[in-house]
Amino acid sequence: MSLRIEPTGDALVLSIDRPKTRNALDRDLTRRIAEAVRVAEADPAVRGVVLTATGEETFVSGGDLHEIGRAVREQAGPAGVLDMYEDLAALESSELPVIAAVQGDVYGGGCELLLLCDMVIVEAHVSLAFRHARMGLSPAWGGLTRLVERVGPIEAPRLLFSAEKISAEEAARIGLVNEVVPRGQARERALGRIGRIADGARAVVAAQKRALTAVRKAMRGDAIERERAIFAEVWGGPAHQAALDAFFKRRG
Ligand SMILES: CCCC(=O)SCCNC(=O)CCNC(=O)[C@H](O)C(C)(C)COP(=O)(O)OP(=O)(O)OC[C@H]1O[C@@H](n2cnc3c(N)ncnc32)[C@H](O)[C@@H]1OP(=O)(O)O
Repeated sequence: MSLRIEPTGDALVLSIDRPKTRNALDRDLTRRIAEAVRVAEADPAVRGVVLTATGEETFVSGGDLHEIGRAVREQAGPAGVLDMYEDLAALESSELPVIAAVQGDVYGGGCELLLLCDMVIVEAHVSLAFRHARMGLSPAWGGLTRLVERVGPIEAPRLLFSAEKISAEEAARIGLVNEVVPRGQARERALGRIGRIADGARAVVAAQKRALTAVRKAMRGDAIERERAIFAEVWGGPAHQAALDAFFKRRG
């Protein structure tokens, strides 16, 4: 099972659990995430979702490079990866607050996943890297647009073009994450925040989430569609092919 689902206090805790791929996101996993969010919404006792992962080293290693490599080899085009966004977007559009509790390093599409959450709590040892450029890609799941929203037009190009790793502390300084907590404490902190949210009315938080969604939609215009068209443009190109070859060659 790639996603563990565990009701805890006022929250539904979703833990990504694909240790053999360092918690890479594949289509089955994104479907499970969307389905779990729907289950949480249908249960009046649930007041928020905590998204976390198992293991201490990696939160999410990005899109599943085995699945991506197969699609490139079979010349299937980028539709499979792009379609995963339909599922992942459930995190942002949900009427429940979603908090990411990040216990390990985050790569590529994993950073895009964080940006779909309402709040992000990271442990102090964690690093984050928008690895897309190193993989010959650009974000596919709205991560470029949301990165500009969160950190602004000065920092976004730096993170995207260089694919550099940044520390948890730097991520908080530039507004990419809300809070840095000591190792092992992200999940508890996220649950604490959901508990505090649960002191108020579910309907009011839901209304605020609807308002946030409307504001973002108005501000974004067609930015996400344009971002995804750029992803399709670079998909399967020479840089993408070379990065996949290098990844698989390293592993024999
Ligand atoms: C729109 C989506 C765009 C994207 O997300 S593109 C992907 C961006 N992500 C990356 O470039 C990260 C690729 N992975 C790595 O750099 C390293 O594996 C990583 C995460 C630092 C972990 O390093 P290590 O602890 O040394 O482990 P390792 O490299 O030996 O990997 C262990 C096993 O995990 C697998 N793995 C790691 N990242 C994966 C991925 N993204 N998709 C699918 N499988 C992945 C890797 O193949 C290996 O398994 P195996 O030994 O080959 O069976």
